[in-house]
Amino acid sequence: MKRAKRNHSTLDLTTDEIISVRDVTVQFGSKKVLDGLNLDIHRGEILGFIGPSGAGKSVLMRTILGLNKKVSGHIKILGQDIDEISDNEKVEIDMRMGVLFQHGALFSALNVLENIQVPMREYLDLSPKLMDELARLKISLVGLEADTAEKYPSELSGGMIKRAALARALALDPHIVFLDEPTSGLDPIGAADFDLLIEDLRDTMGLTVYMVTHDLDSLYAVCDRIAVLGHKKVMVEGTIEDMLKFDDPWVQSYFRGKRARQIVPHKRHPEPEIKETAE
Ligand SMILES: Nc1ncnc2c1ncn2[C@@H]1O[C@H](COP(=O)(O)OP(=O)(O)OP(=O)(O)O)[C@@H](O)[C@H]1O
Repeated sequence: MKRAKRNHSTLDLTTDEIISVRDVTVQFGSKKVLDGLNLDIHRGEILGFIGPSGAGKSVLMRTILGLNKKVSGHIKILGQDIDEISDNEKVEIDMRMGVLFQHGALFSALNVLENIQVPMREYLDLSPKLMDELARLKISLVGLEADTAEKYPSELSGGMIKRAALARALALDPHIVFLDEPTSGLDPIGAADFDLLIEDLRDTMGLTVYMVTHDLDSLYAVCDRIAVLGHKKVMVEGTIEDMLKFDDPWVQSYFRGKRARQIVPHKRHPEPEIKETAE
């Protein structure tokens, strides 16, 4: 079991800058995926992270989580440079970050209750009764019926799997959650409900949310800020209005393309349409 000695913490739990990525380069063999990338994630925001397929969105997320090595640059989480922290601080940082991987990634041999308890068993020393109570609280927090606790992943719908995986990501009451395409595979109503759940959790728990997404509806519905990955860097960040003004073929195609026109309110498109470009 990994346990942090919380009384020696040097993390800045009140900082506004939850994550700061500076000049980060990531390379696999001779292939550079990220090159001098900068990004800040602020407390309490829902950041939508977008970019063309294969641009490196998951690589950046995995690098922040410490699952990929970077060639150079610095990443600070809660004020601490992740290359300069002790093992104890590393455990503490891991506990502050919840992750929802793209396909839910629940353990198929464990029921929902047991899945949610995996991080609790790994990081906390709690009685089985308390773990059961906490896991059931998380199940209710993400809007699942109480009897979902005893169900196995194969018995759940896609939307329920996402919610159960979110409950597991929230098991340790993290400061930030990373969501990798949370609405992919959900029908439009399920996706909209999931967006609302994320917003609700941010408002009630003060969560910071880093959401990798392709879903324009999510960007409009819940994201406070958008960052676009392109040319191995964050090429633009800001509001939807900032995106609409940004002169890049992919960004323009994404925000003003056919799909965008179906969901974007007319008043958000004061300028004339521009010709679409291939993604
Ligand atoms: N462990 C790895 N080893 C080698 N190459 C990798 C590794 N992980 C990612 N890549 C490469 O890095 C590039 C970026 O991949 P990544 O999965 O981050 O893209 P993405 O922007 O998340 O794409 P998508 O939107 O399709 O999920 C791809 O070319 C991928 O093949």
